[in-house]
Amino acid sequence: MADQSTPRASCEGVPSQQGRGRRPAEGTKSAGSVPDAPTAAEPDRSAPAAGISRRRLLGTAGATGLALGAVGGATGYAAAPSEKATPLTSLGADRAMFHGKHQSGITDALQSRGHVVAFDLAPGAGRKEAAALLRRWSATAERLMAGENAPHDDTAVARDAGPSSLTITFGFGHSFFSRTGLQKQRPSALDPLPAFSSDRLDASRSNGDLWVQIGANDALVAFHALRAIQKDAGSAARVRWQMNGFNRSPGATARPMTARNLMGQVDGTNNPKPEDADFDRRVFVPAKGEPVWMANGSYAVVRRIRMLLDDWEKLALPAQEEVIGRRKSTGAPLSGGTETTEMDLEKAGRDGKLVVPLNAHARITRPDQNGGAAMLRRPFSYHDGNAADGTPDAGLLFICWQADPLRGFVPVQRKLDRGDALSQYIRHEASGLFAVPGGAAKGEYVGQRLLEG
Ligand SMILES: C=CC1=C(C)c2cc3[nH]c(cc4nc(cc5[nH]c(cc1n2)c(C)c5CCC(=O)O)C(CCC(=O)O)=C4C)c(C)c3C=C
Ligand SMILES: [Fe+2]
Repeated sequence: MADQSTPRASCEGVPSQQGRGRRPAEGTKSAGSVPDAPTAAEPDRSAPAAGISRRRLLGTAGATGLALGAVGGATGYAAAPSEKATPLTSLGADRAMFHGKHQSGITDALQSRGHVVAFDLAPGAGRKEAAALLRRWSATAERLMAGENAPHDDTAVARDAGPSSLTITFGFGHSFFSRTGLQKQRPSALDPLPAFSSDRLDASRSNGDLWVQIGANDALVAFHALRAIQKDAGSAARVRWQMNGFNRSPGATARPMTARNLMGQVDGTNNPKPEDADFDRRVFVPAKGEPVWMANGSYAVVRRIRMLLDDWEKLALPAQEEVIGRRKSTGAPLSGGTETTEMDLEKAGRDGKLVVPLNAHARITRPDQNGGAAMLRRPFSYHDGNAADGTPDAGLLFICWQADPLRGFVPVQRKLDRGDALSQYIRHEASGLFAVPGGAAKGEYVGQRLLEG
């Protein structure tokens, strides 16, 4: 899996953007590019005025930091008009692009903060209102991802921060199409997922007409985007469910490393890589694929998977490692080597037993054990306090991306349902399947080809 630990990971050595390209925000770095930032003589404490971009205000932020550092003052005002602002760190300046072949938030490096939220169209709202909403959402996403204010009534929550690798991704659920009279445009890939015997799904926290995934490397930037998206919904749609997640912060590890989940396992090692010959075919609907409006899009399966951590943490380390088939310390297969060494499925120990058990999670999820089925996993961990019984309400917001769920998530989950050693330590509590169209071209909004096609 790609580097998940450093801000640099957002720009280099990670799944590429398939034409999207990622680069630092323009004009965010210093007062030199922000000639008219407020000064000590004119402190700007007000919320950003309409039309003044947050990028412009970033110069103020830098200058503020410099003043505090230099004089240890309590005011936080820039020391002198001539002083240069301190540049944003690369973490704040990192920027994902809104326009591109694919939407952002699919192949980008994991961010440290995430929100996933589903909306239902309001009674009486149809295609016209949905089109207007997607237009509003796209305008907001484009601005916020560039580090600018929301188009209307900006809350100032992200003020002083750069784009921080913010991504905002939009999808359509099965029910969207009947609500908008677009049944003929509904892809068969959106047919409801089959029921699995281990499912313990809460319908009120599953599915939804519309789905938005927000990720950023700053919690305030992510929350700011969430509020803007929710406010944009206005009277057209209301929140059905919302879940909040996190990953390790960029720079927390001494070198770039694969993420860990709340069970402590290295999680993400064997994700498909963009350099794999079949990466695009596995993850994205082809440019000439069906339906036409889903060209370059992808399907997101979202599962809220509770981890039964009290039970898991009672397991001794060797038993934990046999559940997955990999070492907890390094993520290396139990058959030997390092994290990236190919797993030897045939290797037996002195006792003659397979070192990677037949029901080990990392054995039975492999594409070669599932007729080639593969998906790009891009999860967030979650922790929502404790349940009534005192156990942690914590686990994985498992989000996986594929060109077709019937050749990705479904066969693998069927296999897991039949006998995964991990299954007694987890519980699937909510589920969603969403069609995520390709990226919007300049001047277009996400989903325009569906809503105006
Ligand atoms: C249906 C798909 C999958 C679900 C649901 C799932 C849940 C889940 N997984 C872990 C932890 C790990 N998974 C690992 C590998 C792995 N898991 C899946 C699929 C699902 N996991 C796949 C396709 C793979 C890769 C298989 C391969 O090609 O080798 C690993 C090993 C490291 C890695 O490759 O990422 C861990 C660890 C948890 C905790 C979990 C539910 C909470
Ligand atoms: Fe897994």
